[in-house]
Amino acid sequence: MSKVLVSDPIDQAGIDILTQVATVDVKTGLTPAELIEIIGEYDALMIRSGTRVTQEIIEAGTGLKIIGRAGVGVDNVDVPAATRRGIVVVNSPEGNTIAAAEHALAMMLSLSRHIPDANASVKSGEWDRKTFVGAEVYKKTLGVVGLGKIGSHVATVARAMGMKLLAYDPFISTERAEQLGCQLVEIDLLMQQADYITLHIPKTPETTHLINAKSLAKMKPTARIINCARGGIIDEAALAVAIKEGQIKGAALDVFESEPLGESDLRSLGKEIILTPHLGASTTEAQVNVAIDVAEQIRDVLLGLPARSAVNIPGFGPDVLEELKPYMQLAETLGNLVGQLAGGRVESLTVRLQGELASNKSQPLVVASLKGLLYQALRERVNYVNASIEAKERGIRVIETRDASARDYAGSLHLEATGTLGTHSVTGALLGDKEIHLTDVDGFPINVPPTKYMLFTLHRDMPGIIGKLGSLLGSFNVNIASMQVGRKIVRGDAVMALSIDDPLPDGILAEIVKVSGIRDAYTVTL
Ligand SMILES: NC(=O)c1ccc[n+]([C@@H]2O[C@H](COP(=O)([O-])OP(=O)(O)OC[C@H]3O[C@@H](n4cnc5c(N)ncnc54)[C@H](O)[C@@H]3O)[C@@H](O)[C@H]2O)c1
Ligand SMILES: O=C(O)CC[C@@H](O)C(=O)O
Repeated sequence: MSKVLVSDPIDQAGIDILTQVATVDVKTGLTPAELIEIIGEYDALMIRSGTRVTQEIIEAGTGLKIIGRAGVGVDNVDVPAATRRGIVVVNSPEGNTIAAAEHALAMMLSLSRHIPDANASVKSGEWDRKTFVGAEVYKKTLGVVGLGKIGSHVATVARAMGMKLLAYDPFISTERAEQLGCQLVEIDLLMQQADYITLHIPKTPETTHLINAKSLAKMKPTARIINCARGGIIDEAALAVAIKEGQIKGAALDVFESEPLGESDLRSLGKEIILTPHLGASTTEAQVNVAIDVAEQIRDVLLGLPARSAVNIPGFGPDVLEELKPYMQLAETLGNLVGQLAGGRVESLTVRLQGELASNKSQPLVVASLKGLLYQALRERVNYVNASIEAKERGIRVIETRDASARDYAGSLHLEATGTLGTHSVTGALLGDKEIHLTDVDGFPINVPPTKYMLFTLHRDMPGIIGKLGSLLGSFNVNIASMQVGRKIVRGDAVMALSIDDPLPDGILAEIVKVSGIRDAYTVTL
């Protein structure tokens, strides 16, 4: 049975799913050294934001197949290191969207009405109404930085509260922003004009200290800023100075450059600042959502199924996977087959999506073709995660093309590989939506289902060849399960595809090509 380590607190709903397929150990609060010591025993690791999964931990996790982040941000996982090792990294892109958006909105209203300090004051026995005079958000301008899932929900609710909306997101269309009632502007204008600014962007090299002394200086002295996205997007030292010196009115932070927050000037500020300990996703509903979402993906991957929200397999979104799932096995089979026909060292692979398939996303099928192509060299070490990297490191040139006009099957996939044995091609399609059929080998039409052991010959279409080959295989005790010839013209060149019951014995290929009329022979194990 597989073993899963859960190293951060996860809702029981997730643990229950994992125990369907694995032994689950919940060990929270491990030091990095403790984690490194035990991670080698596990097939999967499930975390929240508390565990930092470094390259060292990934390298020690020799049996890891999947790392599941019960949340959105995977910035606590060294994703490139996991990708190189073929470990799939999954998250829950939507499970805590509402929770995080509502936390940001709560922060905005709490800042405006001084709720935390007013509450503390009453609890300490005071009745001070003057100190806590607030401001309305109605008719004020909210600047949303990052108009993705969380930013969009914040914008929708803020609009309903009567706020005017500005948004900065270089990757969002004007139409989408307009749909949400936002005017898309440059960051400088947003900083200058907004009364409230709320951040909903990932932390990347481009967004680190996006909000710094210079940009804070552009804000109105009455403006407030909220960060429920990621620590480090705001330069905390510069923020503390800006608030202390009255350059801006206040801030609310849920996330910090270093968590847990240690010694910090931010703690000494008064009612102008609200600090929460990374609570954006901490609602009962969100924790159930993310735990189920990620545990289901870990379960699926441990059962050999694809994950629906893998962050390191580009293009493998749930909708795309659903549509392409039947074709993924086709692509893998064709990749494996053409790789063996072309010989060990493949220089280039062309993947052509034909017919109805031409309108689909090609990336998953290219990845699946590469996985098949590299299978002979890498066996179980190659998977959807690392197939592209492995191909790149081997210098394999990958070309993607489309031919919507190909009409022989509803959708078919054509692969052409050039390697040490020359250039070879195979085409395949699905019959009845799931049965794989080879429909063409090296340009010769055939119609055979691929089988574990196959023999292909290129020969002259002339009387006697089939008999001679059959006798030769018989003399080596090779049983033929099925055989089909594909030819373009009578008595021209032809391809023979044979399914055989066992692997071909050593030395027989050399005998086959001695048969008069047979030019080439290739054996394939799928
Ligand atoms: N505080 C919490 O507990 C908590 C909970 C959930 C999510 N988060 C964080 O909230 C953030 C947003 O999450 P989401 O689910 O909305 O993500 P998302 O991917 O749906 O949206 C992010 C948006 O940021 C935009 N963006 C990327 N780079 C940008 C840049 N340089 N400048 C401006 N915009 C840029 C993208 O185009 C996208 O629209 C993430 O950092 C996530 O980790 C925090
Ligand atoms: O695990 C958490 O509580 C935080 C999650 C949040 O930061 C996220 O990115 O999803």
